[in-house]
Amino acid sequence: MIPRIAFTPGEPAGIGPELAVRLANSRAADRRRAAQIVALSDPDLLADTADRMNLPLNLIPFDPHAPAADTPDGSLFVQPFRLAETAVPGRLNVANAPFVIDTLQSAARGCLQRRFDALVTGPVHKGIINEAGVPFSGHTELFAEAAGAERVVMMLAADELRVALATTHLPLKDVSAAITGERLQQVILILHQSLRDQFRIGAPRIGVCGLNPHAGEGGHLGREEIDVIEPTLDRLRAQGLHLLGPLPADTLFTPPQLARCDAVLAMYHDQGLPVLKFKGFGHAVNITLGLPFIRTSVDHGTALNIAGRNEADCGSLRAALAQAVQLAELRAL
Ligand SMILES: NC(=O)c1ccc[n+]([C@@H]2O[C@H](COP(=O)([O-])OP(=O)(O)OC[C@H]3O[C@@H](n4cnc5c(N)ncnc54)[C@H](O)[C@@H]3O)[C@@H](O)[C@H]2O)c1
Ligand SMILES: N[C@H](C(=O)O)[C@H](O)COP(=O)(O)O
Repeated sequence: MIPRIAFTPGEPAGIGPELAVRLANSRAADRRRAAQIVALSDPDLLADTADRMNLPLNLIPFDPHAPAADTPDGSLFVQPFRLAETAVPGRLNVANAPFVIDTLQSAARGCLQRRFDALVTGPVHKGIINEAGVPFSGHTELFAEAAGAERVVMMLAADELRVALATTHLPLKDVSAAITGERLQQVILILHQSLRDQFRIGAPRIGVCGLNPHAGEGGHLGREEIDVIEPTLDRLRAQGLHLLGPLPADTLFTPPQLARCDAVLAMYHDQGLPVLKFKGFGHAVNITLGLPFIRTSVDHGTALNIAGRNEADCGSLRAALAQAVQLAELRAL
């Protein structure tokens, strides 16, 4: 089986177009598995970027009716979209935000309709999309909505560390109210099922962080652990899940405790992701669990400060592609 992978390079003024060109030119070095990589992008943007980088890029029109074919070195298949205005590296342009959203929506539809076996996303700029009048908090939430999924889970993985989030792109002041028993139960069940079925971990062990410092210190530093987290974990333990915690996050993220877990569930974005990125920035992968299709992504943002300088590292994109291919192959077994 040759998996068909939709690839959205993301914000056109960021490093995404350079990463696309690098990805096309790193296929041989990766000793990779076969995959048909289909970039949903503006062919002129990709060709101009390749010229600027002085790298070859052969763009092959994607034919969804033809049998899946491996991607030759120096090439990408392309499903064309048109930018509203020429992109300038490092300079956001609100006029091009609809282009970004169109590529994401089309990729999601293609996955839902099984034209693609998986989706790999490059970085988007959340701010410029909102400035264009499109409410947008992240790919994760957009794909959940496109798929009609009530709940999905963001998990980032680097080496043997996996960190999932109970809440994603939420202002910190709203986090406590969002940590409900219902949400926690849904998140933990999705995480458990994905670790078992997608990552083939027989009896997954999940370490759960508390919300408050010292996991609430017995109620003296907050009550969410006593009122919400512990009762939810007890209910799920009664169903046979292996759950550790709630432990203080600064205890759970230490080597002896991590050795007892296959994944850590953090209560909010900046409780979990700084640890993960300290360990693995540059080769970590963001995976959306609970969608009806496979979606992986890079661990970094649009890096506007280096866009156009030919300095962007494509390690995380390569890792995201490898992970998507592996998950697609496993699903096909
Ligand atoms: N996957 C995504 O779509 C994604 C992920 C994170 C952040 N973002 C968005 O990106 C925008 C900018 O975010 P930020 O500035 O906080 O983070 P960033 O990851 O864009 O940049 C942080 C630092 O890391 C560097 N960097 C990032 N990726 C790099 C790469 N591949 N190679 C070399 N250096 C790299 C940047 O130059 C910068 O110094 C925000 O709008 C944010 O929401 C998107
Ligand atoms: N939270 C992610 C990170 O910090 O890497 C990032 O914003 C991307 O999230 P989406 O895949 O939902 O856009």
